[in-house]
Amino acid sequence: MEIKEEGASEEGQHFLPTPQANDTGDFQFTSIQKTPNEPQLEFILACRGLSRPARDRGRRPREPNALVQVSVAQPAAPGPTRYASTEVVEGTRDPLFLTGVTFPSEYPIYEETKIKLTVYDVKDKAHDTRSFLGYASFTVGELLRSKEQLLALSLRTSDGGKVVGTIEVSVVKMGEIEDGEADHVTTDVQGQKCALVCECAAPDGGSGKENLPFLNAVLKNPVCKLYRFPTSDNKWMRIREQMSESILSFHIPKELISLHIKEDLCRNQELKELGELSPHWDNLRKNVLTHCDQMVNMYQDILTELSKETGSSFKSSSSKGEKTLEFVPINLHLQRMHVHSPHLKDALYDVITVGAPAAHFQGFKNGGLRKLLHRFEMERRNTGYQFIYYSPENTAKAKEVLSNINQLQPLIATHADLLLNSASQHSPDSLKNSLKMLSEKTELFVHAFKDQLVRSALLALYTARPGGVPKKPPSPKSSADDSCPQDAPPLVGRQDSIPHHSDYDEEEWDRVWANVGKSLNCIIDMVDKLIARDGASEGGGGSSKDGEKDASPVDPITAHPKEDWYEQLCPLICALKDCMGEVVNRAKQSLAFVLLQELAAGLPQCLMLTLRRDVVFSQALAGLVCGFIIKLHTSLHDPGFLQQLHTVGLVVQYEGLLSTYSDEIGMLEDMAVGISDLKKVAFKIIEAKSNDVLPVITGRREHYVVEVKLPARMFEVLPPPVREGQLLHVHPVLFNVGINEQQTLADRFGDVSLQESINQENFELLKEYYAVFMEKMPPDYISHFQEQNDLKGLLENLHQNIQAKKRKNVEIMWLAATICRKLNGIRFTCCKSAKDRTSMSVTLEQCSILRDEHQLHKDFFIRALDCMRREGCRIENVLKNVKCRKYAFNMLQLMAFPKYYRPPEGTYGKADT
Ligand SMILES: O=P(O)(O)O[C@H]1[C@H](O)[C@@H](O)[C@H](O)[C@H](O)[C@@H]1OP(=O)(O)O
Repeated sequence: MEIKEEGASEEGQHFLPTPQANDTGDFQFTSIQKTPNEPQLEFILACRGLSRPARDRGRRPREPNALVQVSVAQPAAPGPTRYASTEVVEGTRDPLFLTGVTFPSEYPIYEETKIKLTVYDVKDKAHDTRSFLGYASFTVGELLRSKEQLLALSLRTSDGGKVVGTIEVSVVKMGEIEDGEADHVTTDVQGQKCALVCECAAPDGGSGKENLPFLNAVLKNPVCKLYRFPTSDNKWMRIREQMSESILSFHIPKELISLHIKEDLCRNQELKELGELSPHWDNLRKNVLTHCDQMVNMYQDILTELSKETGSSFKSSSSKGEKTLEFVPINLHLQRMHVHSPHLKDALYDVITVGAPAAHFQGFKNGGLRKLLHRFEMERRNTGYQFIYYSPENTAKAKEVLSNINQLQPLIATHADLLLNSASQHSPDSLKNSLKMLSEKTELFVHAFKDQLVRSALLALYTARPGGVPKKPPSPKSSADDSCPQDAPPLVGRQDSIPHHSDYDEEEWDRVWANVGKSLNCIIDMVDKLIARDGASEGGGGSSKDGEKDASPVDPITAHPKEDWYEQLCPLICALKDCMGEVVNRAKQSLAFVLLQELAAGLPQCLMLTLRRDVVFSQALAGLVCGFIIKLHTSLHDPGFLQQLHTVGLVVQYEGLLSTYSDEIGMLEDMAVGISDLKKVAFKIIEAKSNDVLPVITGRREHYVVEVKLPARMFEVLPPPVREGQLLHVHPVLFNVGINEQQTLADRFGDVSLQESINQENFELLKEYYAVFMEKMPPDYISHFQEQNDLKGLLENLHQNIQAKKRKNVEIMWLAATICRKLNGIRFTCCKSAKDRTSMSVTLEQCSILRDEHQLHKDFFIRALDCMRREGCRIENVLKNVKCRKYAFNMLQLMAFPKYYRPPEGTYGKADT
């Protein structure tokens, strides 16, 4: 029988657990014993004595090119579902397959579950033309109960008559020592001889397995693959590849959009509360508010739409242009390789794969953020006399001061009330403590306004009021008046305080502002006096330990009647609050006016640019939070890592594969800004108080804090500064090397300067991080790193490669990734969709790691690469994105790719992306 399975025939078939597989109706089935969070069952396959395929007319008989297809039939479910497939082993009757089968812990599998193995002979790999050879089947229970958990089954023809060979199924136990166990089958595939010895070291106890349930709350729909590859000393290493989606793909964008809405509503309110403006400015404000309100409505609509996507954890590459999903990262996954090799500790290698953060809905006709922001700034500088130009730093400063005010004012009010509370309880200790807190916060408050920007903005606002003309020169500075505000001239009333034309007095602000400090000083003086007098009266009058008065006589000279502290302090606290209110009112208005100018001068582009930046940032942040949480969970037991986390922060390295040609230039420009904006993010680890472990974001556009929750038992192992809420920083770096045919065009006829400058700038950032790392990490930690890895040499090598300006210099990516791994950082790989080029790159990275760190037999490097690309997680990634198991490359594209980025025959072709 010959089954012609051209590539497209597999469309729509998938290898993931299906809901149908889960559906066992009312029957009770026997669960199999398993370690929590470990795969439930893993086995490897080999065939012996396969019959030769029927001879083609005029051709010599040949040995089979065998492939095994694995199907699963659930008890009580209608028929078998295709689950996995091995690679093709060419030209042998005794094929030994490197690709195994694994059932992740979530997969419904029972002793009664039936597994069918169908062996095909593949005549033409490129077109996947295969013919049926034979099949065998068994139940999971039979396999588990078999001697040494190994079954040797006869392969029969479809009518069940003729035996066409044997298939061996043997259970794999990752992590169990199978010392000395040897399988003397030898492979004779394309001259690769290898004695198969299954021998594994004990698993790494510190791999943080107990953290997995927690991680599973974030990671979803894992796809697992298993391989065995020979090492250079002819032993087996076992590789488990896992690819998981994350619910953070949707959760982070929702959190972020809610924050943007809050921030923008607050700003709109501040603009409304700017007070009376001259007609020119009033019209501008109306216009700005109309646009800003529309923007908020749009964010609200997007949030509503996203909120409907409950439980979603994946946005496919084909949805990248959808408006309602534009904040969601494309095709975000954790790509994990778990290596279990003889004599070495188990090792995990994680890469987050995600589509380049970019604004696909807005498009790239005019370029991406890097260019657009620069152009916008240039234009704004030249808007002429109408507007005062505030640099991006100044507008950022205005937003920061506004945000500080909004946070500090209520805090100070609370501390002031606590002070009064302590006063009414007449408790000296509590009074002192409350005063300390109040002083600290008030000092921060006063400090927040020590900025020339507030002063100049006040003047600008004054000129924008009806009839506002600055009065020159300002009156000379009066000598410092340190007396309490009660003694000073009465403070100016709130609304009337807005300076009108001729009465603008530049020093008025200094006085209003200084009044806050003076009010605080008065409170401090008063508290000191009250405590001193109280001490004196207590000392004189004597008081017993429990506060009751002694019966001893009172000294009539030193003793005061017990004062009412509340009454003494209340007016001073009211004065402080009034002064603060006055400062807040003025400062808020002036800074809101800075924002009004920024908006008015650039409408509507500035709002579109903000949207674009928000969209790109949201995609980048979702990936980062996912990477951070995974890194934290897998490294929690490493004290060195924890120290690094809070002393120097983590490097986050992005590998970009975008070309500097056509639309991808714009994507790269977006991506570069999105990644650089991640510097504004800090992480804080808090103890989870409920089952809700999803991270929470606070802050505003210029500064975000992501709170990551850990359950108590994990939280306890953190170093004290981290437990106390120290902010943890990340250091993002991006290195891009275009590899496809578009890059060939850019290299020959276009412009590669964007890629060159990104790589150069980011090299400087990486170097800075390395310097801080060397300076701050303890010498023993560094020498351990140094000896093993010679980081300095790697950095120099990276620098030389960047300087060399060679075409498609993929060495840059390998070096940057290696440095990141050695620095214990978080790795990302991105192309437009994280589907095709990314898959080539991560599989190459995985196999290179196996070769360089785990002694993968050098003759098996290409086979391992082909196995992973043909049957591994990444082809499943393609399938889930475009419903077709083909990488979207054509021959022409492949010819342009660097050699090791080309997928194996039959795995690529036209796909409707
Ligand atoms: O995952 P990508 O490499 O960005 O996918 C590309 C692919 O490289 C290219 O050959 C193909 O023509 C498509 O443009 C793919 O991008 P899609 O975003 O359309 O999947």
